[in-house]
Amino acid sequence: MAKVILKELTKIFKKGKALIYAANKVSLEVNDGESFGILGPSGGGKTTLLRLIAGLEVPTDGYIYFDNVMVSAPNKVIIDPADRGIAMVFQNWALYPNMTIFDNIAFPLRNQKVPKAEISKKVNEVAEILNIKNVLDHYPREVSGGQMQRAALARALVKNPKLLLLDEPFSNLDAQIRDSARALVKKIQKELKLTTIIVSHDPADIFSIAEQVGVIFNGILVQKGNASEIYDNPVNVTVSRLLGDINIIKAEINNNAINLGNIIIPINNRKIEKQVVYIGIRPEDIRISDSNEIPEFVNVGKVKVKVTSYVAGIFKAVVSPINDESIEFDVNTERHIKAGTEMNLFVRTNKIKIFDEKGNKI
Ligand SMILES: Nc1ncnc2c1ncn2[C@@H]1O[C@H](COP(=O)(O)OP(=O)(O)OP(=O)(O)O)[C@@H](O)[C@H]1O
Repeated sequence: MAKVILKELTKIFKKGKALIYAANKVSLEVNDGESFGILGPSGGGKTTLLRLIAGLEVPTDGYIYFDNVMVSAPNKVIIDPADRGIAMVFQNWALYPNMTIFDNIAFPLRNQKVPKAEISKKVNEVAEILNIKNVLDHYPREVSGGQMQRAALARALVKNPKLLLLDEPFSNLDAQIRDSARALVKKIQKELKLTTIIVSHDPADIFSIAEQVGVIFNGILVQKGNASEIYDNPVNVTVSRLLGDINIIKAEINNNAINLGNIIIPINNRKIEKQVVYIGIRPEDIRISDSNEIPEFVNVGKVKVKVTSYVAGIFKAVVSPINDESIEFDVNTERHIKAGTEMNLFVRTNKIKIFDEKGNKI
């Protein structure tokens, strides 16, 4: 397995006269056996970064090391993709339809001219790990969707890669099998202690696979850290939104509290001067209730329910402070609540994110 180090890695593409920084001085380390997730919006530079690591793109500047070996340098791919010991899985996990599952998995080994007996041994080993030994003589059309993914993963793993690179691997799967595919990849990654880098725009992919996370925008790595650290402490409003649903509301800090009409949210021990800010509250950190107390939550005042809806099995409501309808919070509720109902608003005050007027974390 390999440790991967990127040092000030830069890739500039030319589009007419414009220069596009698809990677802009990206530095990071992925430890041996670790799973690292790169989250970013479309066009953020995720695929370019993976292609640089794979040796499929030449850096404009900066360096890549696998363990202590330099594999790419400015304008140079020192070690070819085929010699890097990597396996890549892309969005489409497609198998060759006219080959059996065995032949699909054996394909990369046959390409490497591995002796027949060894191919058979390796295919059987990896099929055992992935629990598809009983379908090795089947064709892809004769196996289930889940077995197909296992076979595709087996094909990636059969070469004993030092590094597994996953590019949006779950985005083309049905919602039903997406979760099991994520769980499978995580299990294999952990069991084999396989250094893995996954890129995706979907935080669910990243959080299910990665221990460490980097967030990339316009080729710049704007934040890195462990998954829960980043979720809880995003560096700015844009990152907070990329990581999941969040209420972002303009507010004023006054007397050590966030003031939103009649809603007063204490900011605990945080010392912030009187100023205009944006606050961020995730759906799991906000509730409405008839009662006066919810454990771990603080009652911050009365709100009026404006609209309710039912989306993907969850009741939702938009609520406003009773004296200011221009302010709105999205909250999840346990049941349908009639518009116009007044209720208490509760928040987990220690989970509130506070950003300055430019949207940067305070
Ligand atoms: N070969 C290329 N020539 C010119 N520009 C490119 C090339 N490859 C990528 N780009 C540009 O570099 C930027 C980053 O692209 P990249 O594909 O790495 O982003 P991404 O985060 O993977 O996006 P997506 O999720 O949409 O695939 C984009 O602006 C893209 O248009």
